[in-house]
Amino acid sequence: MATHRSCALWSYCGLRWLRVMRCCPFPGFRSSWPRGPLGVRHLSQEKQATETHFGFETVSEEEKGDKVYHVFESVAKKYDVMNDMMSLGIHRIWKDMLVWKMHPFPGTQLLDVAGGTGDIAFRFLNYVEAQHKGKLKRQLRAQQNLSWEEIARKYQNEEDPLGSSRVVVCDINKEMLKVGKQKARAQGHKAGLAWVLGDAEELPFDDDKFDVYTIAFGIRNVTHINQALQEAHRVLKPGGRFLCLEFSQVNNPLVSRLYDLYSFQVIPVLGEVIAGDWKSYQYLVESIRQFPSQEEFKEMIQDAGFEKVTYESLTSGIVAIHSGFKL
Ligand SMILES: COc1cc(O)cc(C/C=C(\C)CC/C=C(\C)CC/C=C(\C)CC/C=C(\C)CC/C=C(\C)CC/C=C(\C)CC/C=C(\C)CC/C=C(\C)CC/C=C(\C)CCC=C(C)C)c1O
Ligand SMILES: C[S@@+](CC[C@H](N)C(=O)[O-])C[C@H]1O[C@@H](n2cnc3c(N)ncnc32)[C@H](O)[C@@H]1O
Repeated sequence: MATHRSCALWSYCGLRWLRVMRCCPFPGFRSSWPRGPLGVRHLSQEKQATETHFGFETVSEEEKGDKVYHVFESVAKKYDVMNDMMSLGIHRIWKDMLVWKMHPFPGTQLLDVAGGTGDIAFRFLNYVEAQHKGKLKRQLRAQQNLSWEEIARKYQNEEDPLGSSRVVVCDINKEMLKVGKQKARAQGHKAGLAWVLGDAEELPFDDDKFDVYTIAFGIRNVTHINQALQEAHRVLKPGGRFLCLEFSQVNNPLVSRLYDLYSFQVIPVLGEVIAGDWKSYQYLVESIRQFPSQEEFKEMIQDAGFEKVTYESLTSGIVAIHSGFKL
């Protein structure tokens, strides 16, 4: 009994000491210590507790996932209004350009990963619907001597205005998907759209399933970008296309100065005023600075097995669209 008590006492003292050391003012000492649930260093955890970035903060990989989840849970309701305010609507043009670049064909099966509140999916649906209508019009124009009844019947028989195109929005965050579903109802999107809760690093889909994989402003938030790229490659059909819209590296020194000023001095303030959330918007601007440059990201996409990898910088490189094919 006495032995047990003294062992417990020694363990307690050990734990206290380790906790005190965790509060040590030398940052290098603290951050290099992998911690268990009690804040105690476990040698066996050294491998598991790999560190990564959450903005400019160094955190464990596990912590990063939780923090990213919390950011988007917190901003979900104000997400769309914030994007319009912060970018003065420019994000809409960037998203349009992604879908124009995709130029989907009738029947395209799209997977939009980190699809959030559905901006890419809705653009895709509008695009394929407009394409399909245009095609029908051209067909009718080409046919001579059609009666009014025949024309009306052609329109009425159009059971699938999407020409069998479909989009699956996949996101890890329930709150973002919830807002997305409400937007879909408000915009009248019903057919051809599915919402799936899932992680970009471990997609809940079979191999070779989709024609196009998109990820817009999402990959920057993923803990293991390489793993997400490999998953993109896996779920695409041979011949399928990977398209990524993401913040990138500004290539004009003057724009770069103004951009930095705007990002660090204005964005978090807007985040606080509009969404009551300074920290999430500080994370946004910091995470942008941590993301690889156009060339570095191109290499990562190639390393995941994609071919014919190209990119296009938009707005002086504030964002870039990367494209690759699974051949
Ligand atoms: C939590 O995580 C997130 C939360 C989100 O809501 C969104 C995301 C993901 C992001 C998107 C879906 C995209 C939409 C969001 C953004 C574009 C916000 C991020 C924006 C930036 C990091 C900066 C880039 C901003 C723009 C391109 C918008 C254009 C802005 C202006 C023209 C400046 C507006 C000027 C004022 C408001 C006046 C006050 C400004 C100052 C006192 C600072 C000084 C600044 C200037 C004099 C001008 C600033 C100039 C530039 C920014 C350069 C722009 C250059 C060109 C347009 C060529 C998410 O992950
Ligand atoms: C900035 S939003 C982009 C939303 C949308 N694509 C757009 O362009 O507006 C980033 C999204 O990535 C999602 N996300 C973050 N990590 C993810 C992961 N590992 N797997 C899937 N989605 C993730 C977030 O939940 C959030 O909805």
